[in-house]
Order: sequence, then structure tokens, then C-alpha cells
Amino acid sequence: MSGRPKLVLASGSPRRLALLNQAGIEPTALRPADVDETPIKGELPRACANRLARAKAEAALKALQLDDDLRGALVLTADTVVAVGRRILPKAELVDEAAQCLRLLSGRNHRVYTAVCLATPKQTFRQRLVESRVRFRRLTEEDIKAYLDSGEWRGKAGGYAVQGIAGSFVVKIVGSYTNIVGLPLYDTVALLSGEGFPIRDGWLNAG
Ligand SMILES: Cc1cn([C@H]2C[C@H](O)[C@@H](COP(=O)(O)OP(=O)(O)OP(=O)(O)O)O2)c(=O)[nH]c1=O
Repeated sequence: MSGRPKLVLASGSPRRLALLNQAGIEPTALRPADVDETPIKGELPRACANRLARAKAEAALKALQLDDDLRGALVLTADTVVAVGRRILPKAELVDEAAQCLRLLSGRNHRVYTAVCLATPKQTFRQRLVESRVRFRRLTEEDIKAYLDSGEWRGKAGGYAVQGIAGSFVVKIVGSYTNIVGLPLYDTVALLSGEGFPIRDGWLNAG
């Protein structure tokens, strides 16, 4: 990989790695960033996503200063927030949180914001925020119970995974699908290309 800039994906999300790989991008290393992801009281969803993606990038860059092999690497982070209006839904860790999310999302529109941040060793930060709109069908109590039993909701923003069983809840998506899964690929590839990261032919003039 001589000449190609090193890239650290500062994420513990296997979905984000899989999406990067789908675009032919193999990070040099994975270094999940350890930040407090609690939204600030009254914070708007897009501000929360932007703030957390940046915080993850700053934490990852700081950690890399101690790593001789990766000190000069680009750092890529992302943060996904699911919201109904101004209300930010939690990243479900408890079954009751997931149940509350699903009942709130049932039969209505919601938005998914993913902020992507690309940081350089010179401490420059380039960021994009992408919004997707999603509409769920009405969920019966049976739907909700079955989904809670699946455990798929664990660790997911809004308590669901569109790439999994919850794909059957979706009646409409406006905007990027990969953005909902956790990484808006078009914008991520554009950010990387802007920093001179080599991109496989055809990926940049995708619509
Ligand atoms: C809405 C939605 C979210 N998600 C996932 C994407 C993210 O992994 C997670 C949102 O939480 P994030 O805090 O954005 O990401 P993370 O904690 O999983 O990983 P890291 O912070 O280390 O990068 O929810 C799905 O997998 N499918 C979906 O449909």
C-alpha cells in the first residue's frame, strides 16, 4: 500500500466496515473511538450527529498519536441518529427502550441522520451530514414482540436495523439507504476522494 494514505476507521460498527468494503475501501486499521454518546438536553438531531462524529474523530486522532504505525493516517468516523421530529430516539440497549422506539415509529415518518467526519493528521476535519426519510407501516403488538425477541435491535439507533428484519417494516425511503444502515456511501467516498484517497473507478460519478 505504498503511496496510498493510511485510513483508520474509528468505528466498532461491523456495518460501517462492510459498507466501506463494498466500495472497495479497506481501512488500514479499526480503532473504535470511546466517547460519551449521550445527547445534550434539547439538542437537535442533526447537531447531535455532527457533534458526535466530530468528537469520535478528535478522540481517535488523539489516541493515534501514541501509535507509531498509524500516526499519519486519515481517520474516518460516523454517527447515526434516528429522530421523530426534534425527538432523538436512543440507541437501544434495553428491550424496553427498543419497544418504546418501535411503538413511536409505528405507522409514521421518521428521519435518520448520519454525520461522517474525515480527519487528517494536520487536525483538519471535513464533515458531511446526510438525511434519509423513512416511513414504517403500522406495527402490531405481535410484530413488536417478534422483533424484540429477535434481538436485532440491540445497539441500533432507533432500535431497528433496516438491513435486517426491520426492512419489512419500511413502506417508503426517501434518500440514501446506506445512510440509514450507518454510512452514506456516496458522501463518504466523496470525502475520501477529496483527501486524495484512491477510489475505485465508477464510484465517484455514481448518482
Ligand atoms: C437506523 C439503523 C442504525 N443502525 C446502526 C448503525 C450504527 O452502528 C448504530 C448507531 O450507533 P452509532 O453510535 O452511530 O454507531 P456505533 O455505536 O454502532 O459504532 P461507532 O460509534 O463505534 O461508529 O445503529 C443499523 O445498523 N441499521 C439501521 O437501520
